[in-house]
Amino acid sequence: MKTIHTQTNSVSSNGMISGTPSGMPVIELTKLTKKYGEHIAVDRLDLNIAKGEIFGLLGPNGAGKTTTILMMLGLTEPTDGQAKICGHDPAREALQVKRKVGYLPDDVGFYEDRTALDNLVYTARLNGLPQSESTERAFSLLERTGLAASAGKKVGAFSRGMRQRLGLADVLIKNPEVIILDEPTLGIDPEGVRELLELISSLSRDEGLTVLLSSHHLHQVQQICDRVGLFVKGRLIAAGDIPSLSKALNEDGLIQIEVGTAHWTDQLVHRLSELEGVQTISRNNEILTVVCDRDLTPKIAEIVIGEEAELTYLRRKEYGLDDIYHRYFEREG
Ligand SMILES: Nc1ncnc2c1ncn2[C@@H]1O[C@H](COP(=O)(O)OP(=O)(O)OP(=O)(O)O)[C@@H](O)[C@H]1O
Repeated sequence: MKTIHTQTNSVSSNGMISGTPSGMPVIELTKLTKKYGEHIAVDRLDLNIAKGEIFGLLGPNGAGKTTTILMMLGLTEPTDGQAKICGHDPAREALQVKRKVGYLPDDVGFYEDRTALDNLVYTARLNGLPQSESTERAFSLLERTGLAASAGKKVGAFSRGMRQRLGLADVLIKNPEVIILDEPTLGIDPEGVRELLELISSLSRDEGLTVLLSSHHLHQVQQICDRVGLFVKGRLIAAGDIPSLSKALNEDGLIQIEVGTAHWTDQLVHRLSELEGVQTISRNNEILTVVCDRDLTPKIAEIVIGEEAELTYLRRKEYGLDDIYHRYFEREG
């Protein structure tokens, strides 16, 4: 995961992590709400994202991710609350927002029978860049996105991964401060995903770009996002970096310690179960999981070694994004 640079996390009494960035927010959503008739698609969403952050918006189908993005882009009006993007209200200053925000939908429309270069130059011209600068910028972005060798190829012949990289170049041509990516890795092979994520990450790192990424792919999001927000039924049920979200899940105070040895004996398991603070012990092949109400790692190690069992590993379990996602959803009922 990328180093987190500009945020503080606080856990409130209900275990919700606010994850408020300490830098000046580039994206500020305040009680943002969208109703379709009686249906509340986005419910009083409060979220700040700082300059240079990569924020992952995670949630199942119908959670309200796209509706939130559309409100941020000024493409649909909030029923209540407010969005501020780079200081502008998209509901009233859509043009100013459009200048500063690049949006990459899950499938970008290009002129299929024109080359990658032509497509980019066309977008640059639409954004008011003069011809010479448009060509120069298009070439430089093709280089940056690893497509220089395909500049003269027709986009119709591009693979899905190449199209998404060209999509990124297309979004970047107007030099945005924020980019919003909706499922950018959908349908791309693993190597392509790795390259695309690395590119997004380096753009944020090198150019201070703020990135909002909507996705279902937990592992990918975990790799590059500074913070994630878990969205369900229009509500942000938690937001923060992975360690903070993981810590908040441990609010019951229970800790899981995994112990691996090649030779488990009943005597060893019995001695561990007698340690003060151990709640349960379960065994899966060579791995024993000890659930305890305090960190018993040193004592467990001492007992295993004392019993002359060969200790292969000992680890206090941290939750990954997958566990976090499912546990938060469970908690929400
Ligand atoms: N134009 C619309 N009219 C009525 N209801 C809508 C409209 N757009 C979205 N909705 C509803 O609002 C809710 C949120 O939809 P949204 O598309 O924002 O979810 P999502 O998280 O982006 O889902 P997905 O991952 O499937 O894209 C859903 O229940 C959806 O049916």
